[in-house]
Amino acid sequence: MTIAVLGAGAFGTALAISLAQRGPVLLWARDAAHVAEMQESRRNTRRLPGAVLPECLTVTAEITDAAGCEVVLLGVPMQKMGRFLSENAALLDGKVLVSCSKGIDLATGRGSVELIEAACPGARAAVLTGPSFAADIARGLPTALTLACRTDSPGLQARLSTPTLRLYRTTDTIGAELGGALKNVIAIAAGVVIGANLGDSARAALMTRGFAEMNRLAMKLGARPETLMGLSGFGDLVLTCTSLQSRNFRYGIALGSGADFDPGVTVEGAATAKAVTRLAQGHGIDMPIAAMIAALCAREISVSDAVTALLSRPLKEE
Ligand SMILES: NC(=O)C1=CN([C@@H]2O[C@H](COP(=O)(O)OP(=O)(O)OC[C@H]3O[C@@H](n4cnc5c(N)ncnc54)[C@H](OP(=O)(O)O)[C@@H]3O)[C@@H](O)[C@H]2O)C=CC1
Ligand SMILES: O=C(CO)COP(=O)(O)O
Repeated sequence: MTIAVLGAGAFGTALAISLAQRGPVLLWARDAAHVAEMQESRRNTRRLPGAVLPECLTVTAEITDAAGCEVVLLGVPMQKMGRFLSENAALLDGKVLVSCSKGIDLATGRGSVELIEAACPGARAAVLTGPSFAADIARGLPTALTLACRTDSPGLQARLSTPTLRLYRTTDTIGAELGGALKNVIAIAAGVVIGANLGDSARAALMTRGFAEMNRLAMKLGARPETLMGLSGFGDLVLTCTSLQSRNFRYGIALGSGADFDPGVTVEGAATAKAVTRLAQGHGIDMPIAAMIAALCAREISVSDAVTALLSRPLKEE
C-alpha cells in the first residue's frame, strides 16, 4: 500500500526518499510548477538539493491522489498545519496521520496531535520526531527517531522503519511533541550565545538550563521523564544546539551577531518561543530562556540586555 507524504519541503522529501526503499511512496507539493520541475529533474532542487528521487517515488500536485493511502505523513511547517488540516479534513479523516513537524501552534497553543484530533476526529494521530537532518536521511546515513502514538503502534513502527531509519516507539505523544518543539527554542538561544561570542562554556550552561526548562513544562503538561531524556528531547537538543546544519541554530547566530537572515528559511523555534512563553505563563511555569528568545525574536530586547537579565536572576539551587 502506498504511503503518502504531504508537503515537499526538505524533511518530507527526505522521508519520502527513505521510505521508497521499502515500497511505493506518493509525495505531494502544493505548487504545480515545483512538481513539474521535480518530475522532470527527479530532484527537489528548491528544498533538498543534491538528493535524487528514486523511481518508486511519485510526485504529484493533486492532493486527492492520496485518497487511497492509509498512512499519510504531514510535512508542512507547524504554523501552517492547523489550516492545512481543516482545508483537507474530508480527505484526511479516518487515516493514520503522522505529523513530522516540530512546534507549537501559535494560534491555539496546541501541538500537532491535538490539531489533528480537532480537525480529523476519525484519524489516528502520530508524531515522528527526533535528531535528524533531512540531508542526512536523504543520503541514507543512519538515523534514529521517535514515533509517538497514543495507542501502542508496533505495526506503524515497522511500516515506517527503513534499513537506515530506525524508529523507537512510545505512547507519550505529549513528551515527544514538546521535546521536538522546545529544543528549537533552545537551539536559537545556543546560536545567540555563539553568534555573540559568549563562548562554548556559556552554550553548555544554556543547553543544560534550557533542558531544565523543557522538562519543567513537559512534566507539568503530562509528559514522561524518559521521553524527554530520549531521542526526541535530549537527543534532538544536542544535535540542534551544536550543528551548523540547524536552521534554528543558524538563525540564533544571526541574532547574536547582528547579521541578516533569509526570511524564507523555516525557523520553527521563533513562533514556538512565543507560544511556549504564553503556555508557561498560563501554567505558572518559569521559563526565562524561552521568554528571552521570544523577546529577542520580536526585537523587543537586545542581546546584551537579555544576557544581563538572565545572569542577574536570583541565585538558586540547581
Ligand atoms: N529539514 C529538516 O532537517 C527537518 C525538519 N523537520 C520539521 O519538518 C517541518 C517542515 O520543515 P522542512 O521540510 O525542513 O521545511 P522546508 O522549509 O524545507 O519546506 C517547507 C515546505 O512546506 C510547504 N508548505 C508551506 N506552507 C504550506 C501549506 N500551507 N500547504 C502545503 N505546503 C506548505 C512549502 O511549500 P513551498 O515550497 O511551495 O513553499 C515547503 O515545501 C518543520 O516542522 C521542521 O521542524 C524535522 C526534522 C528535520
Ligand atoms: O529538527 C531538526 C533536526 O532534528 C532540524 O532542525 P532545524 O529546523 O533547526 O534545521
